Amino acid sequence: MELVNVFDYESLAQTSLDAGTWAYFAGGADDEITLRANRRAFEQVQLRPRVLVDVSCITMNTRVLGIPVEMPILVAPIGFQGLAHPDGECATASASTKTIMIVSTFSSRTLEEIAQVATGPLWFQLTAPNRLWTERLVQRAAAAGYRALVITVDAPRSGRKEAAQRLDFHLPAYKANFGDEPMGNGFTSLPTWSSLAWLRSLTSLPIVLKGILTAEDALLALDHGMDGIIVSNHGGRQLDGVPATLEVLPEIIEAVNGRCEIYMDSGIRRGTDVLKALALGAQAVLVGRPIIWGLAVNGADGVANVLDMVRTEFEQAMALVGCSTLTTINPSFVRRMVFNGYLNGYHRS
Ligand SMILES: Cc1cc2nc3c(=O)[nH]c(=O)nc-3n(C[C@H](O)[C@H](O)[C@H](O)COP(=O)(O)O)c2cc1C
Ligand SMILES: CCCCCCC(=O)C(=O)O
Repeated sequence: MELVNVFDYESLAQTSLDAGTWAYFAGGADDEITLRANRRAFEQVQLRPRVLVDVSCITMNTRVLGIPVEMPILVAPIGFQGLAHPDGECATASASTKTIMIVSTFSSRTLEEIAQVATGPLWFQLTAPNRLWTERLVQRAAAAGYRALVITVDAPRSGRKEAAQRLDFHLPAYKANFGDEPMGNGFTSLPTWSSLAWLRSLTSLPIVLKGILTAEDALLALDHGMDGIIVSNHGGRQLDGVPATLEVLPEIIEAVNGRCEIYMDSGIRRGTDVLKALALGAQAVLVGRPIIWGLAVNGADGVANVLDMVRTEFEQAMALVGCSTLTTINPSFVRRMVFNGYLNGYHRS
């Protein structure tokens, strides 16, 4: 069967992984309300195409924190990729040529091994058990050439994935980046607003907060000198019942008002999803689970193909909506669907 979109990869990935591993990758927290809301939000935003625009030459090259990328579609940090394919994050890094890959602290390969085979720029998603490990990992990431740090702020503890729990799935204890050192009592100093200044003092790398869902926290991120924000609900895997990211993106864009870069993830599956997120103000999006689907089905080639599918679909969406460059994408290209006669539009004509 020819694989024509990322959902085809999803179906095939499910058949190639054991049930517990699949449940871990696919699952959301609790009742999976937020997991479903992420997709529904994209379905409920419609496009407003403009016609007779010259779209013979489409370009989607851009810069993310000053780093040139060939598309505004980044690779989200996903831990334990070795569960999907023996090459794990090394395969993903070798396939992420046109864009930035964010490497999770919980990678199955060390951050150095991944950097050695990467074909594109890397950021490091940092979760450390204490200040000593924070310092070590920050130094190692900088030394290995990582270009930014991503601090995940929506996971002071892990969300409950009931499907995986029912199948008695347990994550591997061994975490490559921590070597053989015992983890002691686990995570004793998780980040708080007050520890960000200390983190900032450790490094000159840009710092991005991942998991912001409110204007209030976006403003706090600015107050704390953060360089970027990822509007994310962790793909519906942390607090169930929070809104879809597409729903909250406009309030965050409005509050931040251009003072730092804003990206979003959770539920991006189609090129039209990328277009909708950018129209509502995101500078770039991150793709999560589809990367795992590509990896599970066909290693590095699968990841490359998944990224290419989303990029090609986005290019098509730009052409059909009448945008030849990213800078021409704006809120006038989207509207919300009408419910019960009530139109809550983004576009005000
Ligand atoms: C299996 C899995 C593992 C993940 N591991 C991490 C992680 O280590 N660090 C992190 O910040 N986010 C992690 N995430 C969240 C992703 O970075 C991202 O926010 C989410 O997958 C985006 O939603 P999507 O899967 O619907 O695209 C993980 C997500 C999945 C599905
Ligand atoms: C101590 C284990 C943390 C797992 C982190 C992976 C993750 O974020 C996920 O959503 O799964």
